[in-house]
Amino acid sequence: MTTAVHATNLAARLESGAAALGLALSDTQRTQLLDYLALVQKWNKVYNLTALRDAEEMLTHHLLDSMAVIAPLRRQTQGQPVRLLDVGSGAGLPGVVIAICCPEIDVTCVDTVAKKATFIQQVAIALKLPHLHGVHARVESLSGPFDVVSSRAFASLADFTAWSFGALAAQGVWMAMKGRHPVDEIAAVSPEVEVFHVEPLTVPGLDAERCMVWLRKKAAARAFA
Ligand SMILES: C[S@@+](CC[C@H](N)C(=O)[O-])C[C@H]1O[C@@H](n2cnc3c(N)ncnc32)[C@H](O)[C@@H]1O
Repeated sequence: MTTAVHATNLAARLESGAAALGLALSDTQRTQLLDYLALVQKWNKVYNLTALRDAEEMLTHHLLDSMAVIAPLRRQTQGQPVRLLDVGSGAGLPGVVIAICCPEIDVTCVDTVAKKATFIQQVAIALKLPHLHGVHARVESLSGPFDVVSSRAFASLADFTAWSFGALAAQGVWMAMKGRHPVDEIAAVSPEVEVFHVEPLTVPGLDAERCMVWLRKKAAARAFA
């Protein structure tokens, strides 16, 4: 059960985590992030959304971990209104967190498991996020075009980019959240795809290696996209 003291701790840790990541969140966004955490906890009992059960752990391993991509993503999109597809989103990570922190980004979370897509639709209604969508499908069936295609704990870089190739706009970018710099995975991506940046990420309170791999279609592939 979430007690008042517990809720205050979570709010304080979210606040200091956001500050460490250089994110200026409004009161509404902070409330939405904590409400999202509460929804994941509540629905986890019936929907089995994540292996983590403890709210404090979810805050660090899921919320702050996903919030670590916000500043790099904003640098990439330059704050423009773009369409983002989060592939294999599960409970909505990082898709829901992006939708909360970046209201200018239209976020579609796709998952092959119907109850996970339904959960995202419920989150969009409960948290009043009209630019957040849950889609029940295999990513291979989507055509987009999306400006950014993200994933976290999803698949190898080769499979992620191959399966979502048709959904990414010709000038779009893939954003893959990874642990350690995935040298072998990078070597295995298709010749039509290029890695243009690997960015180390620091997650407040998490003593683990994290990085984000940015990829795009090579010029020849873009011409036929
Ligand atoms: C390990 S979970 C990761 C969930 C979330 N991104 C996270 O970081 O917690 C991978 C998710 O990918 C979904 N998935 C697997 N293959 C897929 C496909 N081809 N298209 C869309 N979703 C897929 C699974 O149902 C699962 O929810």
